[in-house]
Amino acid sequence: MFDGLKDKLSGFTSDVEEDVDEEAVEGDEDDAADEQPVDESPAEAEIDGHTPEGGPGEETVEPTAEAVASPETAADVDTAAEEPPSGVDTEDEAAESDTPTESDAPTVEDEPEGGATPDDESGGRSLTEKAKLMASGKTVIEEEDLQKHLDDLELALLSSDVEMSVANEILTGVEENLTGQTRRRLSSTGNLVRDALREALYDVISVGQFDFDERVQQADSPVVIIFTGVNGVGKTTTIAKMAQYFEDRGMSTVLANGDTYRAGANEQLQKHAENLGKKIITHEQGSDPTAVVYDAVEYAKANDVDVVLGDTAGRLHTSDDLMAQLEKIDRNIDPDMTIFVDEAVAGQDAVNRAREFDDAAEIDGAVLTKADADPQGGAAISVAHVTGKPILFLGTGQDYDDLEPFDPERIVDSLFDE
Ligand SMILES: Nc1nc2c(ncn2[C@@H]2O[C@H](COP(=O)(O)OP(=O)(O)OP(=O)(O)O)[C@@H](O)[C@H]2O)c(=O)[nH]1
Repeated sequence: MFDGLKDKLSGFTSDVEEDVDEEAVEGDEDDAADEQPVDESPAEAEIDGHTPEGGPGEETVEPTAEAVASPETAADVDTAAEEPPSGVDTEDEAAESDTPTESDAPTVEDEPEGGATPDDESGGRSLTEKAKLMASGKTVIEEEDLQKHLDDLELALLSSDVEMSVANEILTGVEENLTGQTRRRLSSTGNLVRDALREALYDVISVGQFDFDERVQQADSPVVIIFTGVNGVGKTTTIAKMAQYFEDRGMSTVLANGDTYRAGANEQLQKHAENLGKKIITHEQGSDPTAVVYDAVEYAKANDVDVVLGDTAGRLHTSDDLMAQLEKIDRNIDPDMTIFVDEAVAGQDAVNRAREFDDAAEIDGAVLTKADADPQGGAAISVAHVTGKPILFLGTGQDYDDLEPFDPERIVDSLFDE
């Protein structure tokens, strides 16, 4: 599931890491050339941004060439070191922080031949110590380098069918998450980039999330759920899967075939109802879908059934007639939820249809079917952000139990599985 997208995201993080890696190597070479056993003179202290009187609490690391080129000041660097970004392992940070620690302190063996000794009586580091820290992999992700990678990331997202505005939102998120925290040890840069991307993705796909089970529990019985979406995307199968889902949670269901437009729709839902041992309410082709759902609600009330699952005609969403039907169901039945169903594999088309269905007859959430057959993940990434309504479930196969609650955190994690 979403393997193509996963590869592209991993390409982004490794490209950024690689860039940083190269810079660190360059930094090492510069540092080695520069490493002279000298006492800290006032001039050098100035470059460092600190006076020799500076206490340990004000200590920082001498800027690398990159840091000097960077718009960030030494003070910014200190701040970044003191305030780890969210999502970055604080233990790692503590271990890798710029803040002096005992383990950072050089041992006698670490001193270069004829080298300087800690020369700062006030407790600061010598230049040699600072050079060692730099050589150990302190580095900078330059904004202009990042921009190049963000352009690549944008292409990767768009080619995975992520909607344009959603891709932009992700890029802005990544940039914001990395800006101001550009100075890290190399060993943690990979995590930093991954976390920045992970967080930006999470922000767009978790839009509007609510607890589906809780909402069902809180609604008056029978809970009425109406399913909308175009033909052939797996809507009928999803209704059957939902019946199984409720069965697994000890709740009874009745199915209502509100798709009175299409020949064969009754038989199709009937087959699922038989397979699952569920009651189905149908009317003849061409009759009023609201009447079918109404009858199903009456049946549920009379027979103590917990949930009514209503199919609707999957004609083109631009059809006024279809929208009129949905409005009529809304007016007369006032369903507890209207769920839009489309197939993940439809990518941008699914995203556009979700937006249009939501505009025409407000949805509460979406189910994306055939996620098992979708390498791109664009619809899964985009639908919630575009509609402001959450993806509630993913269809992950043709069996009745191939329905997974959509867990944004798990989805994002799976995109970064090693
Ligand atoms: N791989 C896979 N196939 C699915 C999934 N959901 C549905 N399908 C298949 O998609 C095909 C179409 O599903 P239907 O439920 O008939 O689609 P529909 O939206 O009801 O179509 P209409 O009845 O024409 O409106 C069927 O062969 C289903 O088995 C899924 O999550 N994964």
